[in-house]
Amino acid sequence: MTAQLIDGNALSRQLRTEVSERVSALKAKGLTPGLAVILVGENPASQVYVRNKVKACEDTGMHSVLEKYDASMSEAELLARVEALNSDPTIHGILVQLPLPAHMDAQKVIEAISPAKDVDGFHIASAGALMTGMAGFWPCTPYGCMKMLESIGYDLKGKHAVVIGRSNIVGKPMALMLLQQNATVTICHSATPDLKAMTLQADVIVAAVGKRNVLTADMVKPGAVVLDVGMNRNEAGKLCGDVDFDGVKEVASWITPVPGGVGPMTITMLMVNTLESAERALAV
Ligand SMILES: Nc1nc2c(c(=O)[nH]1)N[C@@H](CN(C=O)c1ccc(C(=O)N[C@@H](CCC(=O)O)C(=O)O)cc1)CN2
Repeated sequence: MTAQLIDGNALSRQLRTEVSERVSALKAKGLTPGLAVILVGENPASQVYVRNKVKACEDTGMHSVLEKYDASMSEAELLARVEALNSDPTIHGILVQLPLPAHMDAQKVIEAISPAKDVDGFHIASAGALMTGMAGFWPCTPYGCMKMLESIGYDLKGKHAVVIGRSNIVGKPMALMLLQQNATVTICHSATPDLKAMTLQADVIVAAVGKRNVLTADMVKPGAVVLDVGMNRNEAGKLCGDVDFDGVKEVASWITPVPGGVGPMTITMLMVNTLESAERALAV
């Protein structure tokens, strides 16, 4: 069996067209959704990601502000910028690009963002809303994974999903989203004694570790769906995920590529969250 690709670029194009239409409808009512993106420091990957976020705003008709600061910026200065954006009525979403320089406490900065504008879904209030099934913003990467499963008509009810990785921004929220759709969920991590024994039981595997070849063909049950959240470089400097794509695609039924899989969906779901924040602002 050769797996079918879940194409994150194609799905993103489709979803961004829908976002553009809803943005036009909001503009007709006098409201332009606005996103503020804050980048501190010179991390080359982060520079690409923030540029792509601003471009996605342009493409969907949203207003965006990109604030770039030197890595020497103090945490207090950053908190002051977040506070100013919290009370800016033209801004409906605020995101602080991660990672932040080591002298800053990233969670403290995230907690300074108003939950109503937390379009990254990283605030503790957003995490609580996800856990309890209340309205809030879902973190964009796992939200994108859920949209990818939806796009192939995959019914999670009664399925076993294995999430490899337990980060606050991907692994844990991913597990909660899968659980909300009635999957049986196992979270695996660096202290899991026998990862292969777990993944071989899985109908759906989400690899979100940040390490190449964490998942190889011998670890996958035939027909499983494999979502690769990893973003790594191989010895040749080529972008690759956490999954041994060439091997696993011969066993899985569906698989996401890297690049062109979950990555673009992260930015698409940011657009969706920003739009929804603006729609909520109009509703109150
Ligand atoms: N504030 C945030 N910081 C970070 C997040 C986040 O969601 N919010 N996630 C990651 C980085 N990230 C978004 O910011 C991100 C990573 C990768 C991609 C992407 O489109 N990747 C492409 C390849 C891009 C390339 O060529 O380098 C792909 O997979 O096709 C988008 C967003 C950490 N920080």
